[in-house]
Amino acid sequence: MALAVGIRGLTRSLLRPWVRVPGPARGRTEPAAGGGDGVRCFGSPRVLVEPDPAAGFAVMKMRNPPVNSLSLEFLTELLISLEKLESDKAFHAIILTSDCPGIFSAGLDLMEMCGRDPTHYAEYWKAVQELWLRFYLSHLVVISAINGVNAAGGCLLALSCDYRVLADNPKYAMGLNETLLGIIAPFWFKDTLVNTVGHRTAERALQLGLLFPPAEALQVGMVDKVVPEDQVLSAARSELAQWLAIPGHARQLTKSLMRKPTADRLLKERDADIQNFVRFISRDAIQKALRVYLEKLKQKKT
Ligand SMILES: CCCCCC/C=C\CC(=O)SCCNC(=O)CCNC(=O)[C@H](O)C(C)(C)COP(=O)(O)OP(=O)(O)OC[C@H]1O[C@@H](n2cnc3c(N)ncnc32)[C@H](O)[C@@H]1OP(=O)(O)O
Repeated sequence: MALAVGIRGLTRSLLRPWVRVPGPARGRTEPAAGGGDGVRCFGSPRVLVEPDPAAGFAVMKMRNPPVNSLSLEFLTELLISLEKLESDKAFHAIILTSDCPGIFSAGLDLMEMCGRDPTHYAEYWKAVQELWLRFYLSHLVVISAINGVNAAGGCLLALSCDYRVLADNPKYAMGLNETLLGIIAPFWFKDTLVNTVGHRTAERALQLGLLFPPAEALQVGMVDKVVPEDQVLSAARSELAQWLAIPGHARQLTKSLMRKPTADRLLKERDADIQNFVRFISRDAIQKALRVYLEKLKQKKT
């Protein structure tokens, strides 16, 4: 099994860096996220980046319609955008949000985990690990402006940020609901949740596959702030000011001190974790459970 698939190699083969942004943003200058003028948006087909270098941050908008499911291509594009911002000294922070109305992210792409071969599962899981590691340990301040429902892998992405603002809409529930699909959140999903909400809340939430509506998400500490829907981005921007006022090296080293032990657990067992995923997801019973779940999603429309 090819476990050595490098995300960087994958990245190069999938995309030439900074392809022009398709759709509404293509080729025109938009107001930058922080209100500055004349700064060109960049990105890739599924990730739109609105930079405000003068203010030191960029808004990263996920746009993989209909539900921002984390496909291999989308994961790769998110990683490229993060890498680009991290390597530019003008940027100290990112606000991560969604461009898909009502959806932050439906989590991992079930089509990547259904009916594929072990090599694909290994490649996909390595990309999922990479996304978590890179966001969780990023030296940038990362704030998520959660403007929609946010399940499983999407919730993990938000939990990897430094601060979470959630739009106050009862439909915008978030959580690690893996057990509802008959699958199990891996130890590093669990650790990330425990680090955010504490052991007891995480234990109950994980076993029951709970998706918390905004008031409850705030109450258990899954998010830091709940604001009216039209204020999610401005609230994230206001919060950013406090984070950016702290000397960068002190904040970064403190972040690393807090998070490295959790990340190191995965780094030490990365290949074993991939093999475990491949074995688990390849089981007939798991494949059947995922197909049934997908079918239910489709049937709810009829
Ligand atoms: C040892 C290791 C074990 C494995 C560990 C795996 C860890 C993490 C797992 C995950 O992240 S699994 C994904 C979990 N996600 C969910 O349960 C959310 C599922 N989706 C929904 O509940 C709804 O789609 C929504 C997000 C609430 C949006 O509802 P809406 O009514 O707006 O849209 P839908 O009609 O339901 O969906 C549109 C379209 O998208 C397809 N789709 C939805 N979610 C996914 C997904 N996660 N992956 C792939 N495709 C998805 C859905 O089937 C519809 O398709 P079509 O019918 O239009 O073809």
